[in-house]
Amino acid sequence: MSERKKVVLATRNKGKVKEFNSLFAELGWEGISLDAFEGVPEVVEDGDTFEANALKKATTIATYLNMPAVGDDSGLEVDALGGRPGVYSARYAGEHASDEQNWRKLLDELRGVPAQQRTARFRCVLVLAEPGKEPMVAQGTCEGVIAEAPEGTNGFGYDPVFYLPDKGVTMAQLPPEEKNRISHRAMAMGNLLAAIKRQG
Ligand SMILES: O=c1nc[nH]c2c1ncn2[C@H]1C[C@H](O)[C@@H](COP(=O)(O)OP(=O)(O)OP(=O)(O)O)O1
Ligand SMILES: [Mg+2]
Repeated sequence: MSERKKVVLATRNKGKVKEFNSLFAELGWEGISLDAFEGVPEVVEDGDTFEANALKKATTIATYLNMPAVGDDSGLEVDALGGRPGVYSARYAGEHASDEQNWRKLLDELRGVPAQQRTARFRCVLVLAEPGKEPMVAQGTCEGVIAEAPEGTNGFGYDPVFYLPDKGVTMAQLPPEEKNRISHRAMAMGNLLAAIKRQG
């Protein structure tokens, strides 16, 4: 019987952890929560890019635990806002803002902006860091439109206000397994796997 590859999920976001557990299961990886360990250092997200922050999350945890770790830095880029909130998505409405505070602020900022100008994308950068190896970086995006009002209760973050024109629903109205087929995180995971296979 082959051992499943154990990879620490270098995130404190429970929504991400759930999604990774499904995405990892498809690869035959075993995702291990940070909660399984004590004394894990806080990672200060002071990078200017998703990649810088994802690298810092993954390498800090992989080094501390001496185990493979995946870091995820992700967020929402809104075209009418010149790409904001971007890397600041989690802190958009303030340092310890809730998901709801963040998407409410977004709806406020976009009030009066017509549908054609409400285009946006989720972006996710993933880094797999393994002790003694070069970190591997992959990214994925998912295109959508910012809704006028929230719909749905699945997922996390900005999902209730992220409308998918092709599907006619918001990300928060999709069943989790469907989000996991189309999301920026799923795309990044696929790209990470492809990079790993190329490297052999
Ligand atoms: O699939 C998603 N569906 C909805 N919203 C999402 C998604 N993916 C990222 N987002 C939003 C949530 C948060 O406002 C920001 C991520 O911030 P980000 O720093 O990467 O994550 P976090 O602080 O929640 O957890 P951690 O840094 O421990 O991984 O983008
Ligand atoms: Mg964060």
